[in-house]
Amino acid sequence: MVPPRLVGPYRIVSTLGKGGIGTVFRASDRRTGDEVALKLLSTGPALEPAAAKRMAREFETLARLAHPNVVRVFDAGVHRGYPYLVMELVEGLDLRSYLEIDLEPSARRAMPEPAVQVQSEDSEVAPALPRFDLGALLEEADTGFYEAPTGNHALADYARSADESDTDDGSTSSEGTVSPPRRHELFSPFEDEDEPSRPLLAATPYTRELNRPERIGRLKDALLQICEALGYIHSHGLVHRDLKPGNILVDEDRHVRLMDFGLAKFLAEETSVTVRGKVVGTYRYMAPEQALAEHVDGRADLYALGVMIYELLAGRPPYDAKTPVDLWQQILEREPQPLFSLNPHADEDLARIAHKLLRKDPDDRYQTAEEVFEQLISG
Ligand SMILES: Nc1ncnc2c1ncn2[C@@H]1O[C@H](COP(=O)(O)OP(=O)(O)OP(=O)(O)O)[C@@H](O)[C@H]1O
Repeated sequence: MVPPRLVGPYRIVSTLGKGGIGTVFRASDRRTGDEVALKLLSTGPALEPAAAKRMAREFETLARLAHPNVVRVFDAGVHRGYPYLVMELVEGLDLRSYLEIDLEPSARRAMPEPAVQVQSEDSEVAPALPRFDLGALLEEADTGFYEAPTGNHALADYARSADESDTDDGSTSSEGTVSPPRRHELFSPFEDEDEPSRPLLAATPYTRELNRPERIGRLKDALLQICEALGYIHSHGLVHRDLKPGNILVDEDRHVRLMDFGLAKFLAEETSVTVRGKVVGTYRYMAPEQALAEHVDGRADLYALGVMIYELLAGRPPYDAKTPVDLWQQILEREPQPLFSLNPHADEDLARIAHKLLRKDPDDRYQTAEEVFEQLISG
C-alpha cells in the first residue's frame, strides 16, 4: 500500500511499521507541528461509514486514560472508510528487542556473530548499541534442543546438551559431569504445583544468554511497569486482550509503555475479524477462556503476561503449533512444559510466576496485576 500523504489533519512522515491490523506511521499534526504515531487500521475491507464512526468514537474513550506506562491516545478518526488512532510517539524498542541489547562482551564470545543489524526507517529509533540475533539462535536451537517436548527424541536432545558440558560459569567440564536426566525428571508434573522442579541439565550458551543477570534485571523492571499499566487499565474496566512483547515499547530511559489496549475488542465487535486468517488478539498469547470466546476479565491479560514471561525466559513459547487449530487445542488442553526443562537455570521467581499465570482456570492464577507486582518485588 502506498502510504497516504494526509490523514485528517495529520501529515504522514514515514512508516514506523506494519502489524496484523494496520500500519503505524510517524506523522505530524499540521495544527501544532507535534510529532505523533498514527495507526491506520487498513488491512481488512473498509468499514461501513456508521461502523467506522462508531469505532472511532470508541477509540476516543481510550483518550481519557492517562498513565505513565500507557501510551497516550490523543485522537481518532476515519480516513476513507478506515478508522485511525493517533498516539503518543514513543522512540524506543519493543520489549523483545529491548531485552536483546547490551550483550556483555564475555557472553558475546559464546554467541554467533550478529546476523542482522537493527533495521529502522528512522535512525533515531534504532539505538547505537551492540545487538545479537536471538531469533537466529532460537532457530538454531529449534533444529534440535527445543524440538519435541515429549518422547524419546526430546530425551536424546537433552542428553546431547548435557554432553556439551557447558557449565554455568562458561567453563567446560572435563568429564561431562551432568548425567542425562531420566524422562520423569524432565517432564514429571511439579511436586509442589507452585514450585517448578529443576532438572539437572547443563546450561548452554543460549540459556546463559537468556539468564544473563542484566537481562533478567531489565525484564523484572519492565514487568513491574507492565503490572502498573495493567492495574490501571483494569481499574478502568478495560481488558487489553492483545498483550504481547510487540505491544510493549521501552524508551531509552527504560520507561515502559503499553499500547493497543482495547483495540482487539473493538475490532472483534465491529468486524467478523480474521485478519489474514488470524483472529485478532494473537492466539499465542490468548487465555483459554478468550480462545473459547467466553467472557474475559483482567485475568486473561495476566495469562498473556504469563506467556510472555515464559517465552522470554525459556526462549520459546509455552505452546507452539503449525496450525491455529492445533495451537488452540494446546492452549485448551495441554499443560505447559516445565520451564526448567527448557532452561534449567532460569530465574526461579519468574518461572514460578509464569507457571501460575498460565493456569487454565482464571481462578487458579494470580487474580490481579497488583498481586503479580507484589510477587515480583517480594521474590
Ligand atoms: N506509539 C508508537 N510509537 C512508536 N512506534 C510505534 C507506536 N505504535 C506502534 N509503533 C510501532 O509500529 C510498528 C507496528 O505496530 P503495530 O501495533 O501495528 O504492530 P504489531 O504490534 O507488531 O502487530 P499487531 O497489529 O498484531 O498488534 C511496531 O514496530 C511498533 O513498535
